[in-house]
Amino acid sequence: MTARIIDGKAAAAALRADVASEVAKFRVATGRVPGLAVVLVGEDPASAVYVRNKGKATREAGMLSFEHKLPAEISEGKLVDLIEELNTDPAVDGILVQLPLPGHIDPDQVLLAIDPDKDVDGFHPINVGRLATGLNGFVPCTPLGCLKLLRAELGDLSGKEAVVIGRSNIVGKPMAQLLLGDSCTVTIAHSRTRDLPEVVRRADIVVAAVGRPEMVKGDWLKPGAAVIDVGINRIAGEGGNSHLTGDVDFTSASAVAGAITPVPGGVGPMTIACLIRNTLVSAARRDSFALDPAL
Ligand SMILES: Nc1nc(=O)c2c([nH]1)NC[C@@H]1CN(c3ccc(C(=O)N[C@@H](CCC(=O)O)C(=O)O)cc3)C=[N+]21
Repeated sequence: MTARIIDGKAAAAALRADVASEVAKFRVATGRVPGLAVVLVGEDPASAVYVRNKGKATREAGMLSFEHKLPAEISEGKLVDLIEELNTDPAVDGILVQLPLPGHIDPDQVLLAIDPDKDVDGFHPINVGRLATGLNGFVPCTPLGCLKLLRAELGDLSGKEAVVIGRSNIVGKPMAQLLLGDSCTVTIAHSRTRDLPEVVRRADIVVAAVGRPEMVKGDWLKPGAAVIDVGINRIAGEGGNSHLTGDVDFTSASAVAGAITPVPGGVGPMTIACLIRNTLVSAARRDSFALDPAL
């Protein structure tokens, strides 16, 4: 058996095109353009690349991108002051503070400062609570992208056995909530889970978000399972080269799975597409503009 490759790049391009066409309608109806503010603290080169890609996607969708680059030494208080300015700025519909932050800044205090109704990352505890209780809020972009890929691949998810490997606040926990919302039977596995291969073997849907390169092997999978690989691990090679690999051993897994996301070109591009989608959703809510519910 050879798995179908889930083309996250193509799905992301399609979602971005749908967002762009809704942005054009929003603009005609309201006379304004949605805006996303991205805050980057410090000089981490990987973070700088992500922030650049987010800005590019935002502009390509016809929205405004406001980039705030702050020195690594900035105090927590000054960062919170900037967030409070963005909270009251009418041109800003979405605020994203790129993580991780430097060690002297408490990320929880920073996330709490963001207006929950501009929190397009969905990391504020209010939005975590909204997701858990089924209220309308913002859903974190990576798990939302995974859900969209799974629905496109499998259709109705109801009754499926889903195993999420990883319990982070930004991927594992919200992913489990979303799958539960689609009526899956959900297991969250983690570093203390006993006999992980046996747990994974019962899954129709596997979402790997642990940050361990190629940990999930083909012989852990139920034949035909849908495998979503959230891992982005940069592996150093010879001569200063490096390559990206996921949390799933793609070679062995693609021989057993029914469908699988590659790395790169799987979940990563969907994360950015969902970020601009959430920004448009925020703008639409703020201006009572009716969006295409399929978005
Ligand atoms: N507040 C906050 N929100 C985030 O959403 C957030 C963050 N902080 N910090 C960092 C992580 C990482 N992240 C990625 C987005 C796109 C790709 C992506 O497009 N990846 C490409 C490959 C990119 C490459 O070649 O390095 C792919 O998988 O095909 C990856 C990773 C968002 N993050």
